[in-house]
Amino acid sequence: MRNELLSTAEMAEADRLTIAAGSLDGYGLMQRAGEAVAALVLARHPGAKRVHILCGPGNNGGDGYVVARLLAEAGVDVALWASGEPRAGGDAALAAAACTLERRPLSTLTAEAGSLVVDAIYGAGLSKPLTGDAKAAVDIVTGMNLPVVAIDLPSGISGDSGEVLGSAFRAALTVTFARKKPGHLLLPGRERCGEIVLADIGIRDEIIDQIAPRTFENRPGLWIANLPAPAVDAHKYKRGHTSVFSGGPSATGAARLSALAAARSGAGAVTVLSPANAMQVNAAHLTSIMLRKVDAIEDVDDLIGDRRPSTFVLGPGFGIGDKARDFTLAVLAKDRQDGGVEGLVLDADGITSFRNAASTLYEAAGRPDAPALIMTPHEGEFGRLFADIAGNKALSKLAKAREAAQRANAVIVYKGADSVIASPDGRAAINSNGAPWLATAGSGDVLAGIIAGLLAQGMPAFEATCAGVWIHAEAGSRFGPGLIAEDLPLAIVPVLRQLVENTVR
Ligand SMILES: NC(=O)C1=CN([C@@H]2O[C@H](COP(=O)(O)OP(=O)(O)OC[C@H]3O[C@@H](n4cnc5c(N)ncnc54)[C@H](O)[C@@H]3O)[C@@H](O)[C@H]2O)[C@@H](O)CC1
Ligand SMILES: [K+]
Repeated sequence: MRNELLSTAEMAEADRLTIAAGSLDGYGLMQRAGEAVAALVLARHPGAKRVHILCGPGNNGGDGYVVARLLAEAGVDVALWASGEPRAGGDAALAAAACTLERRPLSTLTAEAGSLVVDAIYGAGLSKPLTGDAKAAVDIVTGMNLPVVAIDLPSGISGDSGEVLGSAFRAALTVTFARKKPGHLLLPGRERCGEIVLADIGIRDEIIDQIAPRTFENRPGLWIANLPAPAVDAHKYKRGHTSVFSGGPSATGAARLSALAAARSGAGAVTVLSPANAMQVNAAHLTSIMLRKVDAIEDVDDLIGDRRPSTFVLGPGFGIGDKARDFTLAVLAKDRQDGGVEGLVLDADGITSFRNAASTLYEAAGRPDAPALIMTPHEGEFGRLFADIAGNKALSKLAKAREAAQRANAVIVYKGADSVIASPDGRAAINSNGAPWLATAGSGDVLAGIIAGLLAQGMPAFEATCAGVWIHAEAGSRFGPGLIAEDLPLAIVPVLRQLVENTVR
Protein backbone atom coordinates (compact mmCIF):
# COMPACT_ATOMS: atom_id res chain seq x y z
CA MET A 1 0.00 0.00 0.00
CA ARG A 2 1.24 3.48 -0.80
CA ASN A 3 1.47 5.86 2.14
CA GLU A 4 1.52 9.31 0.59
CA LEU A 5 -0.98 11.89 1.76
CA LEU A 6 -1.91 14.67 -0.64
CA SER A 7 -2.69 18.22 0.39
CA THR A 8 -5.78 19.57 -1.36
CA ALA A 9 -3.47 21.61 -3.63
CA GLU A 10 -1.44 18.48 -4.48
CA MET A 11 -4.66 16.61 -5.24
CA ALA A 12 -5.75 19.35 -7.63
CA GLU A 13 -2.31 19.09 -9.23
CA ALA A 14 -2.72 15.31 -9.58
CA ASP A 15 -6.03 15.93 -11.35
CA ARG A 16 -4.40 18.50 -13.63
CA LEU A 17 -1.42 16.28 -14.49
CA THR A 18 -3.70 13.30 -15.17
CA ILE A 19 -5.83 15.39 -17.50
CA ALA A 20 -2.71 16.81 -19.19
CA ALA A 21 -1.34 13.29 -19.68
CA GLY A 22 -4.43 12.69 -21.79
CA SER A 23 -5.67 9.43 -20.28
CA LEU A 24 -8.82 11.00 -18.77
CA ASP A 25 -10.40 14.44 -18.89
CA GLY A 26 -11.92 16.18 -15.85
CA TYR A 27 -15.37 14.86 -16.67
CA GLY A 28 -13.95 11.34 -16.99
CA LEU A 29 -12.36 11.62 -13.52
CA MET A 30 -15.68 12.81 -12.14
CA GLN A 31 -17.47 9.83 -13.73
CA ARG A 32 -14.98 7.45 -12.15
CA ALA A 33 -15.37 9.14 -8.77
CA GLY A 34 -19.17 8.94 -8.98
CA GLU A 35 -19.08 5.31 -10.09
CA ALA A 36 -16.89 4.36 -7.13
CA VAL A 37 -19.23 6.06 -4.65
CA ALA A 38 -22.40 4.63 -6.22
CA ALA A 39 -20.94 1.12 -6.15
CA LEU A 40 -20.08 1.49 -2.46
CA VAL A 41 -23.52 2.84 -1.59
CA LEU A 42 -25.16 -0.14 -3.31
CA ALA A 43 -22.78 -2.62 -1.68
CA ARG A 44 -23.00 -1.19 1.84
CA HIS A 45 -26.65 -0.18 1.94
CA PRO A 46 -28.48 -2.64 -0.31
CA GLY A 47 -31.76 -2.15 1.55
CA ALA A 48 -31.74 1.68 1.73
CA LYS A 49 -35.36 2.80 1.32
CA ARG A 50 -34.43 6.19 0.04
CA VAL A 51 -31.17 8.01 -0.67
CA HIS A 52 -30.91 11.78 -0.31
CA ILE A 53 -28.09 13.23 -2.36
CA LEU A 54 -26.96 16.72 -1.33
CA CYS A 55 -25.02 18.50 -4.08
CA GLY A 56 -22.93 21.66 -3.71
CA PRO A 57 -21.94 24.08 -6.48
CA GLY A 58 -18.44 22.70 -7.24
CA ASN A 59 -16.92 19.46 -8.47
CA ASN A 60 -17.79 17.69 -5.23
CA GLY A 61 -21.40 18.39 -6.16
CA GLY A 62 -20.54 17.17 -9.68
CA ASP A 63 -19.56 13.81 -8.22
CA GLY A 64 -22.91 13.85 -6.41
CA TYR A 65 -24.87 14.34 -9.67
CA VAL A 66 -23.09 11.32 -11.15
CA VAL A 67 -23.98 9.24 -8.06
CA ALA A 68 -27.62 10.39 -8.26
CA ARG A 69 -27.92 9.37 -11.90
CA LEU A 70 -26.26 5.97 -11.35
CA LEU A 71 -28.29 5.10 -8.25
CA ALA A 72 -31.55 6.10 -9.98
CA GLU A 73 -30.55 3.91 -12.95
CA ALA A 74 -29.99 1.08 -10.49
CA GLY A 75 -33.58 1.48 -9.26
CA VAL A 76 -32.86 3.30 -6.00
CA ASP A 77 -35.38 5.90 -4.81
CA VAL A 78 -33.24 9.04 -5.04
CA ALA A 79 -34.06 12.53 -3.80
CA LEU A 80 -31.75 15.24 -5.15
CA TRP A 81 -31.09 18.48 -3.24
CA ALA A 82 -28.93 21.25 -4.68
CA SER A 83 -27.05 24.12 -3.07
CA GLY A 84 -26.16 26.64 -5.76
CA GLU A 85 -25.69 26.16 -9.46
CA PRO A 86 -22.57 24.57 -10.99
CA ARG A 87 -20.44 26.94 -13.09
CA ALA A 88 -21.70 26.90 -16.67
CA GLY A 89 -19.51 24.84 -18.98
CA GLY A 90 -17.65 23.13 -16.14
CA ASP A 91 -17.51 19.39 -15.44
CA ALA A 92 -20.07 19.66 -12.63
CA ALA A 93 -22.53 21.43 -14.95
CA LEU A 94 -22.11 18.58 -17.46
CA ALA A 95 -22.74 16.02 -14.72
CA ALA A 96 -25.80 17.95 -13.52
CA ALA A 97 -27.16 18.16 -17.08
CA ALA A 98 -26.72 14.40 -17.51
CA CYS A 99 -28.82 13.80 -14.40
CA THR A 100 -32.49 14.28 -15.23
CA LEU A 101 -33.86 13.83 -11.71
CA GLU A 102 -35.90 16.64 -10.22
CA ARG A 103 -33.69 19.00 -8.22
CA ARG A 104 -34.95 20.71 -5.09
CA PRO A 105 -33.22 23.51 -3.14
CA LEU A 106 -31.10 22.21 -0.27
CA SER A 107 -32.68 24.92 1.93
CA THR A 108 -35.95 22.94 1.80
CA LEU A 109 -34.36 19.62 2.79
CA THR A 110 -36.59 17.11 4.54
CA ALA A 111 -35.72 13.48 5.09
CA GLU A 112 -37.37 10.46 6.60
CA ALA A 113 -36.11 7.99 9.21
CA GLY A 114 -34.40 4.99 7.65
CA SER A 115 -33.05 6.94 4.68
CA LEU A 116 -29.42 7.40 3.70
CA VAL A 117 -27.59 10.65 2.93
CA VAL A 118 -24.85 11.14 0.36
CA ASP A 119 -22.92 14.30 1.21
CA ALA A 120 -21.60 16.00 -1.95
CA ILE A 121 -21.84 19.60 -0.75
CA TYR A 122 -18.16 20.50 -0.35
CA GLY A 123 -14.97 18.50 -0.64
CA ALA A 124 -11.42 19.63 -1.27
CA GLY A 125 -12.64 23.11 -2.22
CA LEU A 126 -14.03 23.99 1.22
CA SER A 127 -12.78 27.51 1.81
CA LYS A 128 -14.83 28.94 4.68
CA PRO A 129 -17.13 27.84 7.50
CA LEU A 130 -20.44 26.23 6.57
CA THR A 131 -23.37 28.63 6.75
CA GLY A 132 -26.94 28.88 5.45
CA ASP A 133 -28.45 25.86 3.70
CA ALA A 134 -25.33 23.69 4.12
CA LYS A 135 -25.18 24.27 7.87
CA ALA A 136 -28.95 23.71 8.19
CA ALA A 137 -28.56 20.42 6.27
CA VAL A 138 -25.87 19.25 8.71
CA ASP A 139 -28.17 20.10 11.63
CA ILE A 140 -31.14 18.20 10.14
CA VAL A 141 -29.15 15.11 9.17
CA THR A 142 -27.22 15.01 12.44
CA GLY A 143 -30.39 15.61 14.45
CA MET A 144 -32.07 12.64 12.76
CA ASN A 145 -28.93 10.52 13.15
CA LEU A 146 -29.11 9.42 9.50
CA PRO A 147 -26.18 7.45 8.10
CA VAL A 148 -24.00 9.62 5.84
CA VAL A 149 -21.72 8.60 2.99
CA ALA A 150 -19.36 11.52 2.37
CA ILE A 151 -17.76 12.10 -1.00
CA ASP A 152 -14.07 12.91 -0.59
CA LEU A 153 -14.54 14.58 2.83
CA PRO A 154 -17.48 15.19 5.13
CA SER A 155 -18.60 18.74 4.22
CA GLY A 156 -17.19 21.13 6.79
CA ILE A 157 -13.95 19.19 7.34
CA SER A 158 -10.79 20.80 6.01
CA GLY A 159 -8.82 18.35 3.88
CA ASP A 160 -5.55 19.96 4.93
CA SER A 161 -6.05 20.41 8.67
CA GLY A 162 -8.87 18.06 9.69
CA GLU A 163 -10.55 20.99 11.41
CA VAL A 164 -14.28 21.53 11.50
CA LEU A 165 -15.09 24.80 9.71
CA GLY A 166 -18.30 25.99 11.34
CA SER A 167 -20.01 22.62 11.46
CA ALA A 168 -19.56 19.32 9.66
CA PHE A 169 -21.21 16.02 8.91
CA ARG A 170 -20.29 12.91 10.88
CA ALA A 171 -20.02 10.28 8.16
CA ALA A 172 -20.28 6.52 8.51
CA LEU A 173 -18.22 6.14 5.35
CA THR A 174 -15.99 8.54 3.44
CA VAL A 175 -14.93 7.70 -0.08
CA THR A 176 -11.84 9.57 -1.21
CA PHE A 177 -9.79 9.40 -4.37
CA ALA A 178 -6.21 8.48 -5.32
CA ARG A 179 -4.68 9.12 -1.87
CA LYS A 180 -5.94 10.15 1.56
CA LYS A 181 -5.59 13.78 2.61
CA PRO A 182 -4.16 14.96 5.98
CA GLY A 183 -7.68 15.92 7.12
CA HIS A 184 -8.71 12.26 6.98
CA LEU A 185 -6.17 11.45 9.73
CA LEU A 186 -5.85 14.60 11.81
CA LEU A 187 -8.41 15.14 14.56
CA PRO A 188 -11.25 15.95 14.65
CA GLY A 189 -11.48 15.09 10.92
CA ARG A 190 -10.55 11.46 11.47
CA GLU A 191 -13.52 10.95 13.80
CA ARG A 192 -15.89 12.64 11.37
CA CYS A 193 -14.90 10.46 8.39
CA GLY A 194 -15.99 7.09 9.75
CA GLU A 195 -14.57 4.30 7.62
CA ILE A 196 -12.34 5.66 4.87
CA VAL A 197 -12.29 3.94 1.49
CA LEU A 198 -9.75 4.91 -1.12
CA ALA A 199 -11.08 4.63 -4.66
CA ASP A 200 -8.93 4.40 -7.77
CA ILE A 201 -10.22 6.91 -10.31
CA GLY A 202 -7.36 6.51 -12.76
CA ILE A 203 -4.75 8.81 -11.22
CA ARG A 204 -1.64 6.73 -11.74
CA ASP A 205 1.22 6.21 -9.29
CA GLU A 206 3.62 7.93 -11.72
CA ILE A 207 1.56 11.11 -11.41
CA ILE A 208 1.87 10.96 -7.61
CA ASP A 209 5.61 10.32 -7.97
CA GLN A 210 5.87 13.45 -10.10
CA ILE A 211 4.27 15.49 -7.31
CA ALA A 212 6.67 13.89 -4.79
CA PRO A 213 4.50 14.43 -1.69
CA ARG A 214 6.34 15.02 1.60
CA THR A 215 3.52 13.89 3.90
CA PHE A 216 2.72 10.29 4.70
CA GLU A 217 0.41 8.09 6.68
CA ASN A 218 2.57 6.45 9.33
CA ARG A 219 2.32 2.81 8.36
CA PRO A 220 4.97 0.08 8.23
CA GLY A 221 5.48 0.53 4.48
CA LEU A 222 7.06 3.88 5.27
CA TRP A 223 9.95 2.43 7.28
CA ILE A 224 9.90 -1.37 7.18
CA ALA A 225 12.87 -1.45 4.79
CA ASN A 226 14.93 0.29 7.49
CA LEU A 227 13.76 -1.87 10.38
CA PRO A 228 16.79 -3.54 11.92
CA ALA A 229 17.11 -7.30 11.74
CA PRO A 230 20.11 -8.62 13.67
CA ALA A 231 22.89 -10.10 11.52
CA VAL A 232 23.87 -13.71 12.17
CA ASP A 233 27.20 -12.63 13.65
CA ALA A 234 25.69 -9.89 15.82
CA HIS A 235 27.16 -9.39 19.24
CA LYS A 236 25.48 -7.23 21.81
CA TYR A 237 27.26 -3.95 21.16
CA LYS A 238 26.90 -4.40 17.41
CA ARG A 239 23.14 -4.41 18.04
CA GLY A 240 23.48 -0.93 19.50
CA HIS A 241 23.86 0.46 22.97
CA THR A 242 21.27 2.82 24.47
CA SER A 243 21.81 4.78 27.67
CA VAL A 244 18.98 6.29 29.67
CA PHE A 245 19.49 9.02 32.26
CA SER A 246 17.70 8.33 35.52
CA GLY A 247 16.23 10.88 37.90
CA GLY A 248 16.92 10.99 41.65
CA PRO A 249 16.01 8.34 44.24
CA SER A 250 12.28 9.06 44.19
CA ALA A 251 11.98 9.34 40.38
CA THR A 252 13.77 6.38 38.84
CA GLY A 253 10.91 4.32 37.41
CA ALA A 254 10.48 6.38 34.25
CA ALA A 255 14.08 5.81 33.16
CA ARG A 256 13.77 2.06 33.79
CA LEU A 257 10.62 1.94 31.67
CA SER A 258 12.50 3.66 28.85
CA ALA A 259 15.44 1.33 29.28
CA LEU A 260 13.29 -1.78 29.17
CA ALA A 261 11.54 -0.54 26.05
CA ALA A 262 14.88 0.15 24.34
CA ALA A 263 15.99 -3.38 25.18
CA ARG A 264 12.75 -4.95 23.93
CA SER A 265 12.98 -3.01 20.70
CA GLY A 266 16.25 -4.77 20.01
CA ALA A 267 19.12 -2.66 21.35
CA GLY A 268 21.81 -5.18 22.26
CA ALA A 269 22.87 -3.36 25.41
CA VAL A 270 21.10 -0.85 27.59
CA THR A 271 22.48 1.12 30.52
CA VAL A 272 20.67 3.21 33.10
CA LEU A 273 22.78 6.21 34.09
CA SER A 274 22.00 6.98 37.68
CA PRO A 275 22.97 9.64 40.18
CA ALA A 276 24.96 8.17 43.07
CA ASN A 277 22.09 8.58 45.51
CA ALA A 278 19.73 6.56 43.31
CA MET A 279 22.12 3.70 42.55
CA GLN A 280 20.64 1.43 45.20
CA VAL A 281 17.05 1.85 44.16
CA ASN A 282 17.93 1.38 40.49
CA ALA A 283 20.10 -1.66 41.25
CA ALA A 284 17.26 -3.27 43.16
CA HIS A 285 15.09 -3.19 40.01
CA LEU A 286 17.47 -4.01 37.18
CA THR A 287 18.60 -7.39 35.91
CA SER A 288 19.72 -7.56 32.28
CA ILE A 289 19.95 -3.79 32.04
CA MET A 290 23.26 -2.33 33.14
CA LEU A 291 23.71 0.45 35.66
CA ARG A 292 26.35 3.13 35.84
CA LYS A 293 26.87 6.06 38.12
CA VAL A 294 26.66 9.41 36.36
CA ASP A 295 26.63 12.60 38.41
CA ALA A 296 28.61 15.07 36.37
CA ILE A 297 29.42 15.91 32.76
CA GLU A 298 32.83 14.19 33.16
CA ASP A 299 30.96 10.97 33.94
CA VAL A 300 29.00 11.34 30.68
CA ASP A 301 32.25 11.87 28.77
CA ASP A 302 33.89 8.87 30.44
CA LEU A 303 30.92 6.66 29.63
CA ILE A 304 30.95 7.68 25.97
CA GLY A 305 34.71 7.11 25.69
CA ASP A 306 34.50 3.84 27.51
CA ARG A 307 31.24 2.08 26.55
CA ARG A 308 30.40 3.95 23.36
CA PRO A 309 26.64 4.11 23.71
CA SER A 310 25.17 5.16 20.39
CA THR A 311 21.93 6.66 21.63
CA PHE A 312 20.59 8.38 24.74
CA VAL A 313 17.27 9.11 26.35
CA LEU A 314 17.04 12.14 28.59
CA GLY A 315 13.93 13.46 30.28
CA PRO A 316 11.75 10.76 31.80
CA GLY A 317 11.67 11.49 35.55
CA PHE A 318 14.88 13.46 35.22
CA GLY A 319 13.85 16.76 36.79
CA ILE A 320 13.85 20.20 35.21
CA GLY A 321 16.91 22.44 35.34
CA ASP A 322 20.60 23.08 34.69
CA LYS A 323 21.61 19.46 34.94
CA ALA A 324 19.20 18.41 32.19
CA ARG A 325 20.46 21.22 29.96
CA ASP A 326 24.12 20.50 30.65
CA PHE A 327 23.82 16.77 30.00
CA THR A 328 21.79 17.33 26.83
CA LEU A 329 24.33 19.77 25.43
CA ALA A 330 27.21 17.47 26.43
CA VAL A 331 25.68 14.63 24.44
CA LEU A 332 24.88 16.84 21.45
CA ALA A 333 28.47 18.11 21.44
CA LYS A 334 29.73 14.64 20.52
CA ASP A 335 30.27 13.63 16.91
CA ARG A 336 28.27 11.12 15.03
CA GLN A 337 31.02 9.97 12.71
CA ASP A 338 33.05 6.80 13.19
CA GLY A 339 30.83 5.01 15.65
CA GLY A 340 30.09 8.09 17.70
CA VAL A 341 26.79 9.14 19.24
CA GLU A 342 23.93 8.62 16.80
CA GLY A 343 21.19 10.41 18.59
CA LEU A 344 19.41 11.70 21.66
CA VAL A 345 15.73 11.34 22.45
CA LEU A 346 14.68 14.31 24.56
CA ASP A 347 11.37 13.91 26.36
CA ALA A 348 9.36 15.33 29.25
CA ASP A 349 11.58 17.26 31.73
CA GLY A 350 14.35 17.30 29.13
CA ILE A 351 12.14 19.35 26.82
CA THR A 352 10.75 21.62 29.51
CA SER A 353 14.28 22.40 30.75
CA PHE A 354 14.92 24.32 27.53
CA ARG A 355 11.85 26.55 27.68
CA ASN A 356 14.04 29.62 28.25
CA ALA A 357 17.09 28.38 26.39
CA ALA A 358 15.60 26.92 23.24
CA SER A 359 18.03 28.50 20.80
CA THR A 360 21.04 26.91 22.55
CA LEU A 361 19.42 23.53 22.00
CA TYR A 362 18.59 24.18 18.36
CA GLU A 363 22.10 25.44 17.62
CA ALA A 364 23.66 22.38 19.24
CA ALA A 365 21.40 20.11 17.20
CA GLY A 366 22.14 22.04 14.00
CA ARG A 367 25.93 21.58 14.19
CA PRO A 368 27.10 19.42 11.28
CA ASP A 369 27.83 15.93 12.55
CA ALA A 370 25.89 16.49 15.77
CA PRO A 371 23.89 13.46 16.94
CA ALA A 372 20.28 13.45 15.72
CA LEU A 373 17.95 15.19 18.16
CA ILE A 374 14.48 13.72 18.56
CA MET A 375 11.95 15.49 20.73
CA THR A 376 8.65 13.97 21.80
CA PRO A 377 6.49 16.79 23.22
CA HIS A 378 2.83 16.42 24.08
CA GLU A 379 0.69 19.48 23.54
CA GLY A 380 1.71 21.24 26.77
CA GLU A 381 5.43 20.65 26.22
CA PHE A 382 5.14 21.71 22.58
CA GLY A 383 3.59 25.00 23.70
CA ARG A 384 6.39 25.60 26.19
CA LEU A 385 9.09 25.32 23.53
CA PHE A 386 7.28 26.65 20.48
CA ALA A 387 4.77 29.11 21.96
CA ASP A 388 4.43 31.20 18.80
CA ILE A 389 3.94 28.18 16.53
CA ALA A 390 1.50 26.57 18.97
CA GLY A 391 -0.56 29.75 19.15
CA ASN A 392 -0.75 30.31 15.38
CA LYS A 393 -4.35 29.47 14.51
CA ALA A 394 -3.61 29.49 10.79
CA LEU A 395 -1.43 26.38 11.14
CA SER A 396 -2.65 22.79 11.27
CA LYS A 397 -1.06 20.34 13.70
CA LEU A 398 0.87 18.99 10.72
CA ALA A 399 2.18 22.42 9.77
CA LYS A 400 3.06 23.19 13.39
CA ALA A 401 5.12 20.03 13.78
CA ARG A 402 6.86 20.72 10.48
CA GLU A 403 7.75 24.27 11.40
CA ALA A 404 9.01 23.20 14.83
CA ALA A 405 11.21 20.48 13.30
CA GLN A 406 12.78 22.94 10.93
CA ARG A 407 13.40 25.51 13.62
CA ALA A 408 14.81 23.03 16.13
CA ASN A 409 16.89 20.97 13.69
CA ALA A 410 15.19 18.02 15.30
CA VAL A 411 12.76 15.26 14.51
CA ILE A 412 9.61 16.24 16.38
CA VAL A 413 6.88 13.93 17.57
CA TYR A 414 3.93 16.20 18.32
CA LYS A 415 2.12 13.66 20.47
CA GLY A 416 -1.61 13.09 20.83
CA ALA A 417 -4.29 10.78 19.49
CA ASP A 418 -3.15 11.99 16.06
CA SER A 419 0.62 12.17 16.64
CA VAL A 420 2.55 13.95 13.91
CA ILE A 421 6.18 13.10 13.26
CA ALA A 422 8.13 15.78 11.39
CA SER A 423 11.69 15.80 10.15
CA PRO A 424 13.86 18.90 9.65
CA ASP A 425 14.20 17.82 5.99
CA GLY A 426 10.49 18.58 5.43
CA ARG A 427 9.05 15.07 5.57
CA ALA A 428 6.17 14.42 7.94
CA ALA A 429 3.95 11.50 8.88
CA ILE A 430 0.60 11.33 10.65
CA ASN A 431 -0.07 8.42 12.95
CA SER A 432 -3.53 6.91 13.17
CA ASN A 433 -3.30 3.53 14.92
CA GLY A 434 -3.33 4.89 18.48
CA ALA A 435 -5.91 4.11 21.12
CA PRO A 436 -7.09 5.87 24.27
CA TRP A 437 -5.48 3.12 26.39
CA LEU A 438 -2.11 4.71 25.59
CA ALA A 439 -2.97 7.81 27.61
CA THR A 440 -1.50 6.38 30.80
CA ALA A 441 1.37 7.45 33.08
CA GLY A 442 4.73 6.29 31.75
CA SER A 443 3.50 5.59 28.24
CA GLY A 444 5.69 8.39 26.84
CA ASP A 445 8.76 7.03 28.65
CA VAL A 446 8.27 3.76 26.82
CA LEU A 447 7.92 5.54 23.48
CA ALA A 448 11.19 7.41 24.03
CA GLY A 449 12.92 4.10 24.81
CA ILE A 450 11.61 2.34 21.72
CA ILE A 451 12.78 5.16 19.47
CA ALA A 452 16.23 5.23 21.09
CA GLY A 453 16.49 1.45 20.80
CA LEU A 454 15.69 1.47 17.09
CA LEU A 455 18.01 4.39 16.48
CA ALA A 456 20.84 2.55 18.24
CA GLN A 457 20.47 -0.28 15.74
CA GLY A 458 21.23 2.04 12.87
CA MET A 459 17.77 3.11 11.77
CA PRO A 460 17.76 6.69 10.43
CA ALA A 461 16.20 9.20 12.84
CA PHE A 462 12.92 9.95 11.00
CA GLU A 463 12.28 6.28 10.21
CA ALA A 464 13.19 5.14 13.74
CA THR A 465 10.83 7.72 15.17
CA CYS A 466 7.95 6.84 12.86
CA ALA A 467 8.47 3.14 13.57
CA GLY A 468 8.63 3.80 17.32
CA VAL A 469 5.39 5.75 17.31
CA TRP A 470 3.57 3.12 15.24
CA ILE A 471 4.87 0.13 17.22
CA HIS A 472 4.06 1.81 20.54
CA ALA A 473 0.51 2.66 19.38
CA GLU A 474 -0.04 -0.77 17.88
CA ALA A 475 1.06 -2.52 21.08
CA GLY A 476 -1.23 -0.31 23.17
CA SER A 477 -4.23 -0.73 20.84
CA ARG A 478 -3.87 -4.49 20.79
CA PHE A 479 -3.48 -4.72 24.56
CA GLY A 480 -6.62 -2.65 25.15
CA PRO A 481 -8.33 -2.01 28.49
CA GLY A 482 -6.29 -2.24 31.63
CA LEU A 483 -3.03 -1.23 29.94
CA ILE A 484 -0.39 0.28 32.19
CA ALA A 485 3.00 1.45 30.98
CA GLU A 486 4.74 -1.58 32.56
CA ASP A 487 2.83 -3.78 30.08
CA LEU A 488 4.02 -1.96 27.00
CA PRO A 489 7.63 -3.17 26.64
CA LEU A 490 6.41 -6.78 26.52
CA ALA A 491 3.38 -5.91 24.40
CA ILE A 492 5.63 -4.66 21.59
CA VAL A 493 7.13 -8.14 21.16
CA PRO A 494 4.32 -9.71 19.07
CA VAL A 495 4.12 -6.52 17.01
CA LEU A 496 7.85 -6.69 16.29
CA ARG A 497 7.58 -10.34 15.40
CA GLN A 498 4.91 -9.60 12.80
CA LEU A 499 6.99 -6.78 11.40
CA VAL A 500 10.07 -8.98 11.13
CA GLU A 501 8.01 -11.72 9.51
CA ASN A 502 6.43 -9.11 7.26
CA THR A 503 2.88 -10.13 8.13
CA VAL A 504 1.61 -6.68 9.09
CA ARG A 505 1.37 -3.66 6.83
N1 LIG B 1 -11.23 17.04 -11.84
C1 LIG B 1 -11.26 17.22 -10.55
O1 LIG B 1 -10.76 18.21 -10.04
C2 LIG B 1 -11.90 16.19 -9.71
C3 LIG B 1 -12.51 16.59 -8.53
N2 LIG B 1 -13.23 15.75 -7.83
C4 LIG B 1 -14.13 16.28 -6.81
O2 LIG B 1 -14.05 17.67 -6.79
C5 LIG B 1 -13.93 18.13 -5.45
C6 LIG B 1 -13.25 19.46 -5.42
O3 LIG B 1 -14.02 20.30 -6.22
P1 LIG B 1 -13.94 21.87 -6.13
O4 LIG B 1 -12.56 22.31 -6.20
O5 LIG B 1 -14.87 22.38 -7.17
O6 LIG B 1 -14.45 22.23 -4.70
P2 LIG B 1 -15.77 21.90 -3.88
O7 LIG B 1 -16.76 21.23 -4.73
O8 LIG B 1 -15.37 21.27 -2.63
O9 LIG B 1 -16.28 23.38 -3.51
C7 LIG B 1 -16.85 24.16 -4.53
C8 LIG B 1 -16.78 25.63 -4.30
O10 LIG B 1 -17.63 26.01 -3.24
C9 LIG B 1 -17.23 27.23 -2.69
N3 LIG B 1 -17.19 27.05 -1.22
C10 LIG B 1 -16.27 26.40 -0.49
N4 LIG B 1 -16.59 26.38 0.80
C11 LIG B 1 -17.77 27.05 0.90
C12 LIG B 1 -18.61 27.37 1.98
N5 LIG B 1 -18.32 26.99 3.23
N6 LIG B 1 -19.73 28.07 1.75
C13 LIG B 1 -20.04 28.45 0.52
N7 LIG B 1 -19.29 28.18 -0.57
C14 LIG B 1 -18.15 27.49 -0.38
C15 LIG B 1 -15.85 27.49 -3.20
O11 LIG B 1 -15.90 28.56 -4.11
C16 LIG B 1 -15.45 26.19 -3.89
O12 LIG B 1 -14.62 26.36 -4.99
C17 LIG B 1 -13.24 17.02 -4.74
O13 LIG B 1 -13.50 17.07 -3.37
C18 LIG B 1 -13.81 15.80 -5.43
O14 LIG B 1 -15.00 15.41 -4.79
C19 LIG B 1 -13.50 14.42 -8.33
O15 LIG B 1 -14.58 14.54 -9.21
C20 LIG B 1 -12.34 13.84 -9.06
C21 LIG B 1 -11.90 14.77 -10.14
K1 LIG C 1 -18.50 16.05 0.77
